[in-house]
Parts: sequence; C-alpha cells; structure tokens
Amino acid sequence: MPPQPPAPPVFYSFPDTSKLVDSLANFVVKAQKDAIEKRGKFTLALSGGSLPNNLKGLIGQEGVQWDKWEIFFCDERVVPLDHEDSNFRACNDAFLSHVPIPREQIHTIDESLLDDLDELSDEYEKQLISLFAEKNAARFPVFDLILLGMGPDGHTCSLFPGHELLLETDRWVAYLEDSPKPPSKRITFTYPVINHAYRVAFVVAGESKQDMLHAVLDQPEEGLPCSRVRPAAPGLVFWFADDAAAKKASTNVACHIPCRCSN
Ligand SMILES: O=C(O)[C@H](O)[C@@H](O)[C@H](O)[C@H](O)COP(=O)(O)O
Repeated sequence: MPPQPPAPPVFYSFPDTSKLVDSLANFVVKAQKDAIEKRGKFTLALSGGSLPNNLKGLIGQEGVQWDKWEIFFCDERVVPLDHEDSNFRACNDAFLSHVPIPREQIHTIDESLLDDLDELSDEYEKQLISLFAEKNAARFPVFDLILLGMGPDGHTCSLFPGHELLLETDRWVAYLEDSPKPPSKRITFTYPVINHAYRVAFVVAGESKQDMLHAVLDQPEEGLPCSRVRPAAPGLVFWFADDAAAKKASTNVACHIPCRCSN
C-alpha cells in the first residue's frame, strides 16, 4: 500500500485551563493504556514552557502504571538539572516528583557534558538509541506520545523559524547555541523524531497565542515550525487549546470549534 498522507489535526478547545488540564490528563492516561497493551511500555516526551504545569492533572490519576513509563525531554536547556531554566526541573516540580515513577526511567541530559554541546546531544541521542533501537527496526524512534508547546513565534521544541535545524534529516537530537528564546544553548529533538511518533499533542493557552495558532493551522504553506509537525500515518496530531487561544483558529481540523470534547 502506498504511504498515506498525514491525517488532519484533531482539535479540542476548553472554556478554561482546569478543564483543559483534566482532559489532557485523561488523554495521556488513555495513550498510556493503549501503548502498554500493544507494546508493554509507555514512551513519552515532554516540553518546557507552560506545559509542565498543565500536566498537574496526572497527579493522583487512577489507572497509571508509572513503572512502565519512559520519559524523555523534547528539548532541554543546557543548564544543570536543578537550575530554574531546566525543563527537567520544571516537569519534576510540577508533577514528576509527585508520582511514583522510577528516576532511572526519566531520561535527563548528562550534566558532566554541559561544556560540550556536541557530546551532550550525542549522549542524549545514545540514550534514545538504547531504549528504541533494539526492538524497533525503524530508522527513528517511535514515541507513543510527544507533548509540545507553541511559542509566540510559532516555534516548538527548540526548533525556531528560519533556523537551519528545521532541515535536519539525519540526527535524532541536535544542539543550538543561538536560541532566540533564552537560554541560548539548548538541545532538541529533530523533525524525524517528532514526525515518527504515534501521537503528538500541542497544548496552548491564552489570548496571546490566538494569531499564531490561526497562522499555524490555516497557513501551513508558511512553514512555521509548529506547522511542520505532521507525523506520518498512522501518527496523529492533537491540539489542546483554551477558548482564548482558539478564538481565531480554523475549522479546517477534524474536531471543529466550538468543541467540548470530554476526553
Ligand atoms: O524549552 C522550551 O522553551 C520549550 O520546550 C518550548 O518549545 C516551549 O514549549 C514553547 O516555547 C512554548 O512555551 P509556552 O507554552 O511557555 O509559551
């Protein structure tokens, strides 16, 4: 069978953040159940920014098999893990430290390599390879779920508009020293990793995201970093937005606005 085109995004919008947080937690737990049933574990990648706080709904959730989770970071700032800019720290403070996930299943950067970005990104890529490569014949890791944010300029992970890393086709993890969003030194998943996932979900909230969300969904030809997230079939993209962010967004999505999905 010829390769199928990517499916249109599935769009959910919610009247307020607490409903979004509850629904996102349910969605993650469903993705986890599905992954464990089919593959015996749940591989999840997390972003920084506002996302960690939107995952607090996972604390105390029933039906979570934390011992089956393997967590990576879609991008990470090149700082010690206890630094206030660390994406690991943000996720740890928001929810990871409140749930019984074994620490060795949370895959963080090697702090001894902070002075050598090439080595640092290479080592993180090796952590991915050791988890994914043996059982997976695919050329790239296939995450069960990747959770992303959308920056005000349409960036996601540490993939910024106009940056040469948008064109990376080989490496799984790359580094940059010129991030327009501080801090400037970061490592990031590349599109081949993001676009091989079973599910990718963006989480966006607030009026300040209205125009960019409209541009990302309705002007994909602009090639904004978020618009380039198009996992190959059977992969799916989901958007979890609050009504403030969703106001100008397109109806050119699988679940139209106004949508009050309860999942
Ligand atoms: O490390 C980072 O900076 C993030 O991973 C980044 O990609 C973030 O998700 C977006 O900038 C959105 O951030 P907000 O949700 O805070 O706008």
